[in-house]
Amino acid sequence: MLIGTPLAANATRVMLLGAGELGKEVIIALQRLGVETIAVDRYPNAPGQQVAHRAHVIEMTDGAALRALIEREQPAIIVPEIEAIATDMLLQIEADGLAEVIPTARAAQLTMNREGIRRLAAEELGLPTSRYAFVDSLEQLRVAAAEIGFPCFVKPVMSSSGKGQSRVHEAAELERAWQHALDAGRVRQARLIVEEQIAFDYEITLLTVRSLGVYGDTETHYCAPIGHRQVHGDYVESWQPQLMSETAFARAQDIAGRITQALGGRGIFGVELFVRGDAVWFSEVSPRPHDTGLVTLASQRLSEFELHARAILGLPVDVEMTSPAASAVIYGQLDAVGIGYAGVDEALRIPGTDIRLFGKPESHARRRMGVALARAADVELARQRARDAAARVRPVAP
Ligand SMILES: Nc1ncnc2c1ncn2[C@@H]1O[C@H](COP(=O)(O)OP(=O)(O)OP(=O)(O)O)[C@@H](O)[C@H]1O
Ligand SMILES: NCC(=O)N[C@@H]1O[C@H](COP(=O)([O-])[O-])[C@@H](O)[C@H]1O
Ligand SMILES: [Mg+2]
Repeated sequence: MLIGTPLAANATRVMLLGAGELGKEVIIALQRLGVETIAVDRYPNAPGQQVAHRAHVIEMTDGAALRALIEREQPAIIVPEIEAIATDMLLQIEADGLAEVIPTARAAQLTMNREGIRRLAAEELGLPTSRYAFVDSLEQLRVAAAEIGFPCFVKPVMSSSGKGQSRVHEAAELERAWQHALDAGRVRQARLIVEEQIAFDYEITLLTVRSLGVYGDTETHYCAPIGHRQVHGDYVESWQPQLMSETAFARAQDIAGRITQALGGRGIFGVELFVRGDAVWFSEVSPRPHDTGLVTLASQRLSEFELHARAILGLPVDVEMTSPAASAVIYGQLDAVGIGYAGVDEALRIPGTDIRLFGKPESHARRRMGVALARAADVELARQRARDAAARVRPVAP
C-alpha cells in the first residue's frame, strides 16, 4: 500500500462511518500516517468531523444514501465506527470490490445484532456464555425469563452503551423491561435477548489486534486486560492492567483468539469477558476500538486507536503497556447546545492526569462528553486520580 500526501491523487483514502470520540482518535492516528480521512455521521460537527479532511452527514442506516456517498468519495477503506449501519449494503460494496470494509462487512453485520454474534460464539464456536433466549413478544419474554431465572438481563438485539437494557429482579418487572427496550432500542423492532446474570468477580475488555504478519499472514496480539465498571450498561471508569490469574488470562486469550479469527479481517477488537476465579465467559465483541479502551491513550505506547490505524493499513503493531493508568467518564450533566467546561485547570493539577473533551455540539445529562485519564505507579492510585480529575470538570451552560 502506498501512503502518500493526503489530498494528493494517489492518497490512501479512508472513510469512517461514525465519527464520535472513538473515531476522532482513529482519524488523528490515520492522518499522522499520511492518510486522507472522510468522517461520516448522522449529525453535523460530530467529534471526528472536526478533524477529518472532509465530513458528510447522512443516515447511515439508509443503504442507498450510503452507497451514493461511497461511490462519490471512492474510499479504498471503510471503517465502521458505530453499529447502526446498513450492513447489507456494506456486504454488497465489499462484494462489488468498491472498498475494503474493516475488519470485514460480515463482522460488522454479525456484531450489529446481538443474535448474530451470540449464535456464532455460543452455538458455532462453543464459547462459554450466559444462558440466553431471543423473544419477540411480552408473552415469550415471560416464558423465557421464568426458564432462565432471576435476576436476568433484558436487552434489545440492536442497541449499545446500555440503551434499552434492564436488569430484571422478578417477573413483575418484565413488562417495564419490555417497554424500556422498545422505547430505547436503536432500531424500532420488537426482538430482545434475555440473558442469565453472570455473577462475575470482575469484567474485562481484552483488546485484540489482528494485523499483517511479516509473511503476509495474520498475527494476533493481545493487549493487557482492561478492567471496567459499568452503570446502567454504560462504562463509567476503566483501568489497565486488571489483575487476573494466569489460567483466567489464558482462557480469555483463547476466547478472544477464536472469536476474532471467526470474524476475520484486520483491525482492533474489544472482546468483553466476565471473569469469576479461573472461569471466563464471553459477553460480546466490538470489531472496532472499544470505549473502555480510551484508557490506552495513557497506558500504552500505541493507543487502541493507533493500533487500529496501523492494523488497517497493514503496518506493524506493538501492544506494549508503558504504565498503569485509568480513565473516568465526564458526563454532560445538563441538556444544552454548546456547553463550556469549568475546572479543567483544577483537574490537570492532579499529578499524572490528562483530559479529552470530545467537542460534541449538544450535551445531555448522561451523554459522554469527555474523559479524564491518569497514569500512576499502580492502578488504584490511577483510578483515584482519574475519578478526581473527572469530578473537577464541571459542564457550564452556554
Ligand atoms: N448476562 C450478564 N450478566 C452480568 N452482567 C451483565 C450481563 N449482561 C450485561 N451485563 C452488564 O451490563 C453491561 C453492558 O452490557 P452489554 O455489553 O451487553 O451492553 P451494550 O449495550 O452492548 O454496551 P456497550 O455497547 O457499551 O458494550 C456489561 O458490561 C455488564 O456490566
Ligand atoms: N459503546 C459504544 C461507544 O462508546 N461508541 C462511541 O460513542 C459515539 C456515539 O456517542 P453519542 O451517542 O454521544 O453520539 C460513537 O460514535 C463512538 O465513538
Ligand atoms: Mg458491552
